[in-house]
Amino acid sequence: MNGGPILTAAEMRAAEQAAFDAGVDDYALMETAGAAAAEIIWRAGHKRDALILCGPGNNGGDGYVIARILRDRGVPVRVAALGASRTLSGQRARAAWGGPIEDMMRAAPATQLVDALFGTGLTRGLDDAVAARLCVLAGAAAISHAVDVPSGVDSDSGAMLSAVPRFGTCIALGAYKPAHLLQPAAGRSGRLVLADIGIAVSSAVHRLCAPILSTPAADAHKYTRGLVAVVGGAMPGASLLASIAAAHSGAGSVRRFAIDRPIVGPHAVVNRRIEAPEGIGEALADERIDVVLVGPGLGRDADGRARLAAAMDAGHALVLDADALTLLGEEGARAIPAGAILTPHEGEFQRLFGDLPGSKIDRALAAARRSGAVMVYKGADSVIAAPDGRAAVASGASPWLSTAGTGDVLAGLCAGRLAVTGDPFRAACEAVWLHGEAARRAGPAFVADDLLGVLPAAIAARL
Ligand SMILES: NC(=O)C1=CN([C@@H]2O[C@H](COP(=O)(O)OP(=O)(O)OC[C@H]3O[C@@H](n4cnc5c(N)ncnc54)[C@H](O)[C@@H]3O)[C@@H](O)[C@H]2O)[C@@H](O)CC1
Ligand SMILES: Nc1ncnc2c1ncn2[C@@H]1O[C@H](COP(=O)(O)OP(=O)(O)O)[C@@H](O)[C@H]1O
Ligand SMILES: [K+]
Repeated sequence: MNGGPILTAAEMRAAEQAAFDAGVDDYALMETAGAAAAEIIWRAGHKRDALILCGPGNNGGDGYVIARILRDRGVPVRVAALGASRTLSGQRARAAWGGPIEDMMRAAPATQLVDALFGTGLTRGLDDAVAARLCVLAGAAAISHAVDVPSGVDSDSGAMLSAVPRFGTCIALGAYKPAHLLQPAAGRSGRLVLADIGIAVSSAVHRLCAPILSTPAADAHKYTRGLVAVVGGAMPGASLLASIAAAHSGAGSVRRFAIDRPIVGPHAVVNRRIEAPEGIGEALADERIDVVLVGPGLGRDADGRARLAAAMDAGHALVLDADALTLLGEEGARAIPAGAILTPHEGEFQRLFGDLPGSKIDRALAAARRSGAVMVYKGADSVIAAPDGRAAVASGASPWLSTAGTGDVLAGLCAGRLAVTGDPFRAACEAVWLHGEAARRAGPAFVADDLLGVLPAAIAARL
């Protein structure tokens, strides 16, 4: 699940400080960072003319190192600065460049643009005129690179503090920062490359990566592979989508308890019509059930509320989605059993937890801690957070996922993977990855149903 640690600016500074304390020279670190970035820029642009924008801090220092290295390789390089260098390393790097330095506000565009204005030290938005000039210069370049983070984004939250152009590539130095993966900042870079700068970094917060799944054991049978019960309500579509996704997730069997009699869907999903909510408790009184999913198609009336209560009282591991989250939000803090997975989108999250401070990662972690449940805080960036402080951030999923019913598919995948693994954080990570991979395979303009057919191929790719 570990696709690389994600560090806040303070954590990154602490990691750099640890390297300095261990004897690494701070200018040597800047040389390493600049060289790593220059290599990536060189591979993309070769000898095309380049304009390097250098700010007053160490991000600007990286820029001067990049400029010198590219010039030494024969690239026609111009440097444009935003004021003087204010750090010792930055001043050294500027002196080592030794070439002319233009005023950024007057510099002409080039085929390649490198933004080394500000990195993790940005404390406020760029002045309007500077941000506008950055947008013009980046827009005029055929190839553009942001060094560490695009200038103008808040590294810790991914918020945009001023206008930020779209860059072809963002070169993350030493570790990912929240802004590389969280919206809206993540959407300002087409490609994200992590450059190794030789310092040790670690964090309980990671970028989500492809899971390693396993084939069922040779002696497996349907009950050893996990039994999922889906408690639906009056609206058939959502709980059907979730049930079929669970059935294609690797789980051994799926039962669906709802009010309708479905006329579509695979026969492998056992459907039982349960009209009175009292019947739900009885249907769930089966020790072989591993996971209960409740929420998709549940309804938000008294009937839905009664079904939710029965599902929560049954004593099985839980996945709570959609209407279940809305009902819980209305009720206030009804205890959520430990080991549950909650899959809120922004609106559901707000209703459940209110306005929590910090980045989306901070909010997901706080909600996980408060509820004792694994959080899958969905959106164009999805954060999976566990009560023990682990988190994984998924970014770059197909925007075609923003269509009705895809959340139901994800909830079914969470339930299925939880039934298979028995580990809520791992299951949530696997489910989010499979969901994104299914969307990638489904291509453009799919509907949620289309994800179901490509799930086996998405799983096959990770065996
Ligand atoms: N210690 C080092 O030598 C290393 C530094 N690195 C680079 O250093 C960056 C962080 O450097 P810094 O901490 O110097 O921070 P920045 O280079 O991001 O800039 C901070 C400076 O800009 C000023 N500032 C902040 N917002 C401003 C605004 N809106 N308008 C005008 N001035 C503003 C600050 O007061 C400070 O002087 C990283 O992003 C990375 O690029 C990395 O290369 C790793 C090694
Ligand atoms: N712009 C986007 N880019 C990538 N994924 C998205 C985007 N918008 C939504 N998603 C994903 O699609 C799913 C939508 O779920 P949800 O909002 O619950 O919809 P529904 O209730 O209609 O099923 C979530 O997994 C979410 O992360
Ligand atoms: K930058």
